[in-house]
Amino acid sequence: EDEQVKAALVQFIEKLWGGNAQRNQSWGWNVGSDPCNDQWLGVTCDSRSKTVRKIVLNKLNLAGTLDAGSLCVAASVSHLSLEGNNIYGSLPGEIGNCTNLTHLYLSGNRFTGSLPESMSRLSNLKRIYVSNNGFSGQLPNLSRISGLLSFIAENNELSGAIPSFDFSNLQEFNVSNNNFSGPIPDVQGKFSADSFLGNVGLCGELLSNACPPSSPTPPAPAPAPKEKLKESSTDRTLMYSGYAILGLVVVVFVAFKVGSKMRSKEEKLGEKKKGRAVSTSSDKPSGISSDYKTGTTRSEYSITSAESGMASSMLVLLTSPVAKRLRFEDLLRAPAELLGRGKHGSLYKVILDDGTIVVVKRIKDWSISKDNFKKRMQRLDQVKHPKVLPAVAFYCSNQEKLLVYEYQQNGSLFNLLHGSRHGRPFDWGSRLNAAGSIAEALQFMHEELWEDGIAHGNLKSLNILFNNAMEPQISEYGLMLVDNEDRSLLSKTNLAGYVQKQNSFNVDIHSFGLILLELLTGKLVHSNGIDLTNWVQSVVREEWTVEVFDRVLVSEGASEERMVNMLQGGSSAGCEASGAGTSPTRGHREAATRRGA
Ligand SMILES: Nc1ncnc2c1ncn2[C@@H]1O[C@H](COP(=O)(O)OP(=O)(O)OP(=O)(O)O)[C@@H](O)[C@H]1O
Repeated sequence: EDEQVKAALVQFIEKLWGGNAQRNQSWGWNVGSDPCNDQWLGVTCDSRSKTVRKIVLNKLNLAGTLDAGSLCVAASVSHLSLEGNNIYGSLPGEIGNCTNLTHLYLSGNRFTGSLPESMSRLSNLKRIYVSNNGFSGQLPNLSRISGLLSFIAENNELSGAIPSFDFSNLQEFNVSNNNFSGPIPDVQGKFSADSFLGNVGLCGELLSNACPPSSPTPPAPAPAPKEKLKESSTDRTLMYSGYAILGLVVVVFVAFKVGSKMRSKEEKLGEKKKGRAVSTSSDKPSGISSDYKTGTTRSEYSITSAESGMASSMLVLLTSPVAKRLRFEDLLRAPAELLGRGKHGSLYKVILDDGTIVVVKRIKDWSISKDNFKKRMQRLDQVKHPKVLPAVAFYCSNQEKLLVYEYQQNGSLFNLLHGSRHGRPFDWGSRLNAAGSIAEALQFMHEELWEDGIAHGNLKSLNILFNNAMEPQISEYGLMLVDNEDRSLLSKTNLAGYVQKQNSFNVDIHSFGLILLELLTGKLVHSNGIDLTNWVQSVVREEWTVEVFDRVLVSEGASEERMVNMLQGGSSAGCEASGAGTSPTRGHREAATRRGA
């Protein structure tokens, strides 16, 4: 390399070292040697031109700043990787001078400030990884980079609208856990909601969260060409007659349509009177949300007309004091809004006539008999814990299984952890309280329902809701049998001698462990193909334990010792689940939940 480049690179590394310049002299980076011939640590050179091509300095405890001005003097650098360090400060605008850069990996540092607009000039960029930093502000217009394959930026503070990247070209994309807002651009079916979760301001079909209709701005009237102003009166007469004829055609067409609609309604009524059962579409409930939005007050669940007469008697009211006189017709009539379409069904928010707000969970594909479903719900109703949200009512027919719960307006643990961070911070004390409450409630339910073999089956932060007093409540207890995915999870973790009943309880404990890890790290359980447990384990193995904790907790001054204890609880809950073997005793299970708490 030429002298000027060497001097610039030495300056670059010294800035990265921060205060550790002396300690790192063994890396070989000094002006008296050559990066290519003397193999500076982390440097790869082009074998022909003998110029620096790659700089890879991952996980080396670099705790300084990035001097892009010096770096880019080495114009040949195409690959910069500084992941998993402690680099702080901004990514300087001079990065735009590294015009040969194709790969930029900066994830897992303490960068702040915005991503500079000059990045949009880096037209050779293929992969950008900037996740797990404190980057904020709007994104530069990276959509100008036509060959971009990856943009990974989760867990930052980035905001504003998501620019329309060339999604047809992108292979990887993740902006979850930021503060982005506005509509999700058309991802051309290539990415799922996971890539966008944790941005409360975002809306769009992917998140089952319709965007507010944008007020259409009326097109500005085109300036009238001079000749038009001089239209003759004959022209005007012709024009008005045209409009009149067109109007007449429209009126006749509408009258015809209305007439035929009324006729078909009368025919349908006639058929009904004759007692013929007519099935409504089983997809009908999705219409509820649009009814809600257009202000229509009628909504329909998919029951056959043969059942509809009996529907009221088939809605079983439980002992909850909420909506004591609820009838199935009330649910049908009330305006409803689709809150989510999950793996196990859809959830609607329904406002009843008396103003009570409930949610209706419409369970999908659960091959449980009507009788067993009824028994299960009634048994669950007998087991009450203040931190477990009871169902208000249920409905069960051959076509439908519906559960009614009271609406909890303070949202879920998932929202608190991964939603906008503008609101009240979710501090260490509140997180400990949530962890303790969940452990206590889960232990109680497991003890009470052990004989019946009813575990939660789907415990996750989305199912921990906060009531008016901001106390956590486990919701949807016992609504799911452990599904195949979870079973394979257990067999992967060497669970010998499969016993379904015990497994269901073990899956809950494993899920509880994951919630503890989520509380500690503030990170999503699955993000961009990375599993939270594996990530935590790998960071702890590298003895970087403090790196796993949510930055909010660290800056709040939460006790590191207590966080480490809880981390061990979280990991051991997962291990208890997988290592419990063929026959976990009740004591065994209690120990697991207590240790977690
Ligand atoms: N009783 C409730 N009050 C308020 N919000 C609720 C209530 N129950 C669920 N929610 C919220 O509604 C959203 C959708 O819930 P839903 O149960 O459909 O999601 P899910 O748990 O991902 O689904 P699934 O269990 O089918 O995978 C979630 O954000 C959840 O936190």
